[in-house]
Amino acid sequence: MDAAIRTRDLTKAYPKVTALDGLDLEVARGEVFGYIGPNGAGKSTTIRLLLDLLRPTRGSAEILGLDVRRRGVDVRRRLGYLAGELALYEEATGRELLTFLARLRGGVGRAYVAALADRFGLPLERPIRELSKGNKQKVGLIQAFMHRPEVLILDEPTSGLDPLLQRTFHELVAEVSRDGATVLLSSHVLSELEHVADRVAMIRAGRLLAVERIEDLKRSAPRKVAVTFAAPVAAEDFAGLPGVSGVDVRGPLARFTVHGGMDAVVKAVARHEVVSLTAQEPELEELFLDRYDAKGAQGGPPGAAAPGATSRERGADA
Ligand SMILES: Nc1ncnc2c1ncn2[C@@H]1O[C@H](COP(=O)(O)OP(=O)(O)OP(=O)(O)O)[C@@H](O)[C@H]1O
Repeated sequence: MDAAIRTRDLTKAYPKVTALDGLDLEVARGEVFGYIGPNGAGKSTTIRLLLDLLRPTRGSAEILGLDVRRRGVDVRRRLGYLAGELALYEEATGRELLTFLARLRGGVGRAYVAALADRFGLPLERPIRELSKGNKQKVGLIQAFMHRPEVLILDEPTSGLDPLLQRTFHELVAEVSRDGATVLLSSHVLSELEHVADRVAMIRAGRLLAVERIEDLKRSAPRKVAVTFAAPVAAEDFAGLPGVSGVDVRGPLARFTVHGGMDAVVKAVARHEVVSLTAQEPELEELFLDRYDAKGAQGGPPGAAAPGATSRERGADA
């Protein structure tokens, strides 16, 4: 794989907790890659290690083929970064801060900054200290995108944004990805990544559980089907079909769950007169949580096992 981001055995251990435990990850160039996990899973730790803001206990990370520790300066030039806990210079206005950062970085078009601010509806002339959380987040996003970086690393990018602005953000991600940029974005909610990411990595208690294509997840997810027929049907009409389970027939109403392709089901249904049919979209969130529970129960890394060991892990740091 022509990787934009690659980690090998990347590990960060604190005295009481292994925040990240032997992470091997590859993100392809041009890919939009989601990184999900519950509070305290190790997402921010991974991102800080990639940014060389933290020193790994062992292992290494490369961005665009450059070791992040030895070639940090070269990496940063080609990178856009949004921190999970945004710290902005509060006294400046949005315009002043963005202009300052643009000068530091070089190669930033004023028109592009203005266009981004306009798109997100950011009031550029107000001091940052007067801005709402969402508006501060917009400043953070704009500074990450404004130099058209080859790689974007965004920690909880939609935090504080309303649904409309989340969509604006997703559109922007899709655009830069079409132009060849690689985007890694973390979240603790899958639904947020569903419409924007190509693949998603799941992490829990510092360990990588799985990397999946969103499409494959959707395809493999069970669908709940409910059909109302014009006349009563028999459970046997559906019970033996490939991938069908949980058949429940009451008179003309049939419900069941389908794993995999729907072809056999559609053909069996079509033998009767159909009044209505619904096939509930798979709940990806549930699917992921099932896997978390299954794998999490097998034991996490020492000192990082049960969610809730610290207030951070309980998500009490909101
Ligand atoms: N400086 C530190 N010293 C000790 N433990 C730390 C330190 N920083 C993070 N941790 C612990 O490492 C684990 C991973 O934290 P991290 O911030 O990477 O999680 P996260 O997935 O980003 O969570 P959230 O969604 O809550 O931001 C947590 O158990 C956290 O308490």
